[in-house]
Amino acid sequence: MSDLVFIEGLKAKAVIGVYDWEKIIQQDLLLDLEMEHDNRLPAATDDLSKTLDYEAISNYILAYCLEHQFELIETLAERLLTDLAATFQLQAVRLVLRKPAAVAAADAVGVKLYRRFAH
Ligand SMILES: Nc1nc2c(c(=O)[nH]1)N=C([C@H](O)[C@@H](O)CO)CN2
Repeated sequence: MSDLVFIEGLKAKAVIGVYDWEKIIQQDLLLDLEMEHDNRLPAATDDLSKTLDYEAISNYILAYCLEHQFELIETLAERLLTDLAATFQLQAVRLVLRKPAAVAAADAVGVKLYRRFAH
Protein backbone atom coordinates (compact mmCIF):
# COMPACT_ATOMS: atom_id res chain seq x y z
CA MET A 1 0.00 0.00 0.00
CA SER A 2 1.56 3.30 -0.99
CA ASP A 3 -1.14 5.69 0.26
CA LEU A 4 0.02 7.74 3.22
CA VAL A 5 -1.28 10.04 5.91
CA PHE A 6 1.65 12.19 7.00
CA ILE A 7 2.67 14.67 9.69
CA GLU A 8 5.69 16.89 9.06
CA GLY A 9 7.67 19.07 11.43
CA LEU A 10 5.69 18.27 14.57
CA LYS A 11 7.36 20.22 17.39
CA ALA A 12 7.30 18.28 20.64
CA LYS A 13 8.83 18.93 24.06
CA ALA A 14 10.42 16.17 26.14
CA VAL A 15 12.78 15.57 29.01
CA ILE A 16 15.31 13.43 27.15
CA GLY A 17 19.03 12.80 27.22
CA VAL A 18 21.85 10.85 28.78
CA TYR A 19 23.44 13.68 30.76
CA ASP A 20 22.35 14.88 34.21
CA TRP A 21 21.65 18.42 32.96
CA GLU A 22 19.28 17.01 30.37
CA LYS A 23 17.17 15.28 33.01
CA ILE A 24 15.94 18.57 34.48
CA ILE A 25 15.02 20.50 31.33
CA GLN A 26 12.61 20.12 28.43
CA GLN A 27 14.16 19.99 24.96
CA ASP A 28 12.67 20.42 21.51
CA LEU A 29 12.12 17.43 19.26
CA LEU A 30 10.94 17.46 15.64
CA LEU A 31 8.98 14.55 14.23
CA ASP A 32 7.97 13.51 10.73
CA LEU A 33 5.60 10.56 10.28
CA GLU A 34 4.34 8.68 7.25
CA MET A 35 1.56 6.20 8.00
CA GLU A 36 0.40 3.74 5.39
CA HIS A 37 -3.33 3.34 4.85
CA ASP A 38 -5.83 2.66 2.09
CA ASN A 39 -7.11 6.03 0.92
CA ARG A 40 -10.07 4.49 -0.94
CA LEU A 41 -12.19 3.70 2.12
CA PRO A 42 -12.26 7.20 3.66
CA ALA A 43 -12.61 8.68 0.19
CA ALA A 44 -15.63 6.48 -0.54
CA THR A 45 -17.34 7.32 2.76
CA ASP A 46 -16.05 10.86 3.45
CA ASP A 47 -15.85 9.71 7.08
CA LEU A 48 -13.09 10.77 9.49
CA SER A 49 -13.49 7.58 11.51
CA LYS A 50 -12.40 5.54 8.45
CA THR A 51 -8.98 7.17 8.18
CA LEU A 52 -5.95 8.02 10.33
CA ASP A 53 -6.84 11.29 12.05
CA TYR A 54 -3.61 13.34 11.80
CA GLU A 55 -4.90 15.80 14.44
CA ALA A 56 -5.60 13.07 17.01
CA ILE A 57 -2.28 11.38 16.25
CA SER A 58 -0.36 14.67 16.55
CA ASN A 59 -1.96 15.40 19.91
CA TYR A 60 -1.20 11.86 21.10
CA ILE A 61 2.47 12.27 20.19
CA LEU A 62 2.77 15.66 21.91
CA ALA A 63 1.25 14.26 25.11
CA TYR A 64 3.38 11.09 24.94
CA CYS A 65 6.60 13.11 24.66
CA LEU A 66 5.63 15.29 27.63
CA GLU A 67 4.62 12.34 29.80
CA HIS A 68 7.59 10.00 29.22
CA GLN A 69 11.26 10.41 30.06
CA PHE A 70 14.07 8.45 28.42
CA GLU A 71 17.80 8.84 27.92
CA LEU A 72 18.00 7.83 24.25
CA ILE A 73 15.91 9.12 21.37
CA GLU A 74 16.06 5.53 20.07
CA THR A 75 14.01 4.43 23.09
CA LEU A 76 11.46 7.19 22.69
CA ALA A 77 11.09 6.50 18.96
CA GLU A 78 10.61 2.74 19.41
CA ARG A 79 8.15 2.93 22.30
CA LEU A 80 6.20 5.77 20.75
CA LEU A 81 5.74 3.79 17.53
CA THR A 82 4.65 0.67 19.43
CA ASP A 83 2.05 2.69 21.37
CA LEU A 84 0.86 4.57 18.29
CA ALA A 85 0.45 1.38 16.31
CA ALA A 86 -1.68 -0.22 19.04
CA THR A 87 -3.77 2.88 19.68
CA PHE A 88 -4.45 3.84 16.06
CA GLN A 89 -4.19 0.38 14.45
CA LEU A 90 -1.29 1.47 12.25
CA GLN A 91 -0.23 -1.03 9.59
CA ALA A 92 3.13 0.50 8.74
CA VAL A 93 4.83 3.72 9.71
CA ARG A 94 7.99 5.64 8.94
CA LEU A 95 9.26 7.97 11.67
CA VAL A 96 12.00 10.58 11.60
CA LEU A 97 12.78 11.93 15.07
CA ARG A 98 15.18 14.87 15.24
CA LYS A 99 16.83 16.45 18.28
CA PRO A 100 17.72 19.80 16.71
CA ALA A 101 19.87 21.32 19.47
CA ALA A 102 21.88 18.21 20.37
CA VAL A 103 24.94 18.90 18.22
CA ALA A 104 25.69 22.58 17.79
CA ALA A 105 27.54 22.11 14.50
CA ALA A 106 24.68 20.14 12.93
CA ASP A 107 21.24 21.30 11.83
CA ALA A 108 19.81 18.24 13.51
CA VAL A 109 20.65 14.69 14.54
CA GLY A 110 18.21 11.87 15.11
CA VAL A 111 16.85 8.49 14.13
CA LYS A 112 14.81 7.14 11.24
CA LEU A 113 12.62 4.05 11.72
CA TYR A 114 10.31 2.01 9.54
CA ARG A 115 8.04 -0.54 11.20
CA ARG A 116 5.28 -2.89 9.98
CA PHE A 117 2.75 -4.13 12.50
CA ALA A 118 0.43 -7.13 12.43
CA HIS A 119 -3.01 -6.52 13.98
N1 LIG B 1 22.41 7.71 18.97
C1 LIG B 1 22.31 8.59 20.00
N2 LIG B 1 23.38 9.30 20.35
C2 LIG B 1 23.30 10.17 21.38
C3 LIG B 1 22.08 10.35 22.06
C4 LIG B 1 20.95 9.58 21.68
O1 LIG B 1 19.84 9.67 22.23
N3 LIG B 1 21.10 8.71 20.64
N4 LIG B 1 22.00 11.29 23.07
C5 LIG B 1 23.03 12.02 23.41
C6 LIG B 1 22.89 13.11 24.39
O2 LIG B 1 21.72 13.01 25.15
C7 LIG B 1 22.95 14.41 23.58
O3 LIG B 1 21.76 14.58 22.83
C8 LIG B 1 23.23 15.63 24.38
O4 LIG B 1 23.45 16.74 23.53
C9 LIG B 1 24.36 11.86 22.80
N5 LIG B 1 24.37 10.89 21.74
